[in-house]
Amino acid sequence: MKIAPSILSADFANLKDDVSVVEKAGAEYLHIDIMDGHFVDNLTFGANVVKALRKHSELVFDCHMMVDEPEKYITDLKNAGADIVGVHLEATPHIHRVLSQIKASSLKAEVVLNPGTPVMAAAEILPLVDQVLIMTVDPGFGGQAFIPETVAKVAELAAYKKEHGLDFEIEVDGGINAETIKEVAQAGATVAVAGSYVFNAKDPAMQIATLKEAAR
Ligand SMILES: O=C(CO)[C@@H](O)[C@H](O)COP(=O)(O)O
Ligand SMILES: [Fe+2]
Repeated sequence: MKIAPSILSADFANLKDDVSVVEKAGAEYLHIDIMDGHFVDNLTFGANVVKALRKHSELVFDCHMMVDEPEKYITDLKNAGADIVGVHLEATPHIHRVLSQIKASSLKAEVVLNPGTPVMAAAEILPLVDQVLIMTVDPGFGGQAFIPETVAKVAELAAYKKEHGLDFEIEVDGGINAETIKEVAQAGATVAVAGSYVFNAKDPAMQIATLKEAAR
């Protein structure tokens, strides 16, 4: 299972160092939560921070956009050095167009589903995406409790992917720790985001090793 530490729980005054620690620890992705204070009740950062970190890291930059009108930010994210750009199904009436725009920018396209959104709401666009993010908490904040009912959604998506011969990563985000990662790994998730579990600990590298071991 790939591990994607979320910088939402990192030390914003020492981002470069925190990223370096998780990169050396063997994380595959860096998860970057972009929030606009409209789609969710929280504000973080945008393409400027992606650009600043790009100079210091070779990790796959996994940008989770929690914004209204996501189409406005794709070009800036591309120019800043993003690799994967995720758009919430709930954030646009034109999900096919936005995902196509991401792919046309030579970025990997991800669709994100809130806990209250059924997996099959994304069925029509699954052949288009490189990654599906199943939110395991309601988006907006780090440190929330994992919603157990989302495990069945991961399993449903994994079964649909197999049945239809589709090819995408299944990512989970929110409340991931050494216990919950076992449940989502078993259900078929291939990438796990972890924010507070990694960065709110004394030894983030050890936390990543523990997650990887638990997922096995
Ligand atoms: O997208 C989000 C929150 O909306 C996440 O990526 C959080 O950063 C996950 O934090 P933890 O639940 O792992 O603390
Ligand atoms: Fe996220």
